[in-house]
Amino acid sequence: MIEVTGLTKRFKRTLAVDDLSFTVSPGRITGFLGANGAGKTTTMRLLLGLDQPTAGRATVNGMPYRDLKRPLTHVGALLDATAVQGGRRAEQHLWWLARSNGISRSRIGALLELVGLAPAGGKRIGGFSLGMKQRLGLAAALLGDPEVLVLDEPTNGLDPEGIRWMRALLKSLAAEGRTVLVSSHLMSEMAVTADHLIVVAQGRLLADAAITELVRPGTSLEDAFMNVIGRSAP
Ligand SMILES: Nc1ncnc2c1ncn2[C@@H]1O[C@H](COP(=O)(O)OP(=O)(O)OP(=O)(O)O)[C@@H](O)[C@H]1O
Repeated sequence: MIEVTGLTKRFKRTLAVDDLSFTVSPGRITGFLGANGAGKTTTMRLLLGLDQPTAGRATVNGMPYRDLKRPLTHVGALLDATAVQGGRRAEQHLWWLARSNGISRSRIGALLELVGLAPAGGKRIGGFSLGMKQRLGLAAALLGDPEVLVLDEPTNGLDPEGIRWMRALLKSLAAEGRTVLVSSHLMSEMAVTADHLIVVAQGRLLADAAITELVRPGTSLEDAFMNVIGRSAP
């Protein structure tokens, strides 16, 4: 479970996250939607202890990320799949992460298999396509078999078959009872992936509802999104 309470982040003159409160429950996929600059990545970074909030708090299973012992065993994150050392081989990268969190090396082979990178495990990451880096990022997020997953645009760079694969994997992870928070710009993808949506604009919460509540029969998620955004416009 993820809990965000009164979360606020100001960067000089930009209020990136503005008194945001929501809960992300286990057992379903929660889509995190918002236009460019709405504050999605900043919220995820605050949740993962990568930035300090100006006010408010964000917790994973009741604890701030920084207080979690062996954090990868509680929460797996994929923020920027390209932020990996290109000189490392995929297996080395995963082993480096696993070792720092007391995770057995034996998981690495199975995870590379799961994300479709088994043949590339011994190759340098620098030669990977963006889609391959996303797959590696997902393997890293799953290393510690965490209850909570925080994924920022995980389908970026994936081809149509890769997008379908990612959707099926996220659904199976949620069905196992995990908490899955996933941001995306792709409305059509969110419409068939998410069970619940959190919509933000200018750092503020606009909607926190089941997808069936937001998208009425005969309308699209894109219509619903534009409606919610439109209602919030000054
Ligand atoms: N380190 C930073 N310093 C200054 N401003 C920042 C910083 N990080 C984010 N911002 C600003 O905060 C606002 C929210 O940005 P954020 O990246 O969280 O939005 P987003 O919803 O993830 O956008 P996108 O969908 O384009 O990735 C933007 O106005 C952005 O320019």
